[in-house]
Amino acid sequence: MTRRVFVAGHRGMVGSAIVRALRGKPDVEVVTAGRGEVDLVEQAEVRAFFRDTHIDEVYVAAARVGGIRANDAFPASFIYDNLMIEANLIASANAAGIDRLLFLGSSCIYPKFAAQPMPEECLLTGVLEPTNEPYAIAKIAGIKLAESFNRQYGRDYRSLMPTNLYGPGDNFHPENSHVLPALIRRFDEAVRDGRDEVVIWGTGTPRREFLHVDDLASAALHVMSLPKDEYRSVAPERQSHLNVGTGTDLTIADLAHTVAAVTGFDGRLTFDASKPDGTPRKLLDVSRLASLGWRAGIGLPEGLRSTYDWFLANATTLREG
Ligand SMILES: NC(=O)C1=CN([C@@H]2O[C@H](COP(=O)(O)OP(=O)(O)OC[C@H]3O[C@@H](n4cnc5c(N)ncnc54)[C@H](OP(=O)(O)O)[C@@H]3O)[C@@H](O)[C@H]2O)C=CC1
Ligand SMILES: C[C@H]1O[C@H](OP(=O)(O)OP(=O)(O)OC[C@H]2O[C@@H](n3cnc4c(=O)[nH]c(N)nc43)[C@H](O)[C@@H]2O)[C@@H](O)[C@@H](O)C1=O
Repeated sequence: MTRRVFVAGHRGMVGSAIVRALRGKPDVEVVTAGRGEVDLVEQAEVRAFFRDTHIDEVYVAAARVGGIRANDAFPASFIYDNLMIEANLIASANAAGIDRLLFLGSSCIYPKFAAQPMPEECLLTGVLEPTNEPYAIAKIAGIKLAESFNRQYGRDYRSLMPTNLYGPGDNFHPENSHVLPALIRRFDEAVRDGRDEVVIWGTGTPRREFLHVDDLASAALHVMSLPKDEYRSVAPERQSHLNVGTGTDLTIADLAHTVAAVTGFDGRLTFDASKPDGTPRKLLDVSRLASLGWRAGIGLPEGLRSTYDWFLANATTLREG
């Protein structure tokens, strides 16, 4: 029987990767609605959409997303939009009788100084990184919303916490994006302009883990394909989220040198320590998802190369979000 699967945020990097993965499934009919049709911050619009559209399953890939600067510059938008989007989607799915939903959070939900690698159970054990605390609080609320609807209404809502993502469809804005797309753009422009110096924000010492978005999409579909008992065996009722990442990280300085090599930049790298470093390290413990039979398949060198190729092919029509 065909399942009608609603991918919220289908024009984003993650949503479009999930749509690509679902389109290969013969028993799935993908349902989408752009911001012009349903503004997910508006409760009445979301309620009406779920009331009028037959949906069997939901992927919550819509969110207000950005890098360290955007999070710090627009805290009200990051907490408000994300709380509203996830609350509207989860409550409306429940009201429409939908049993299956996947919520996407982020590795920034964990304490700033958590032991590494960070297991799922370190949630709510310490203070958060100040640059993204509002976003992290909203994402923690999303996990607890899903858990609470499971407990009160017997739903099967699941949650994945991805590490830093990258890939086709990323936001390459010079200031508001995440580090990997920002550096691709900055190094590429330096090569084109014949400049011999590129400035990297912060000290270069923070460590980050990078997962290709097609791996994330594959993990999302894998998690949703598991029988409820199997999922719950590693993600119990009151700790129902699962980490997803590669299990390896590198320093921002090493990432910058790698991006320089991929883009053909052979000049000087300097570090602007007046810019925030953010969390010193956030490597995920991915053993729970591994025990359910999923591992990342796309290595950083390969993923970076193909993302740069995508950037070159799409440079004239990039999003400026
Ligand atoms: N990128 C990353 O490194 C990481 C992302 N994640 C999570 O993955 C998910 C997707 O992120 P990503 O794909 O990178 O983000 P994008 O910014 O690429 O995509 C977000 C999508 O959400 C949609 N959206 C936002 N607000 C609204 C609204 N009010 N109404 C309707 N649609 C809306 C956007 O629509 P429009 O196209 O109209 O703007 C866009 O399609 C998020 O939950 C994020 O927290 C987790 C960890 C890391
Ligand atoms: C996914 C994740 O993303 C954010 O957290 P973050 O990991 O700190 O994200 P980031 O990619 O922006 O930075 C990573 C590191 O890289 C350094 N850095 C160097 N040069 C540039 C640069 O040019 N741009 C950016 N953005 N960072 C740079 C930067 O100073 C920092 O040390 C949160 O939104 C959080 O909420 C979240 O979920």
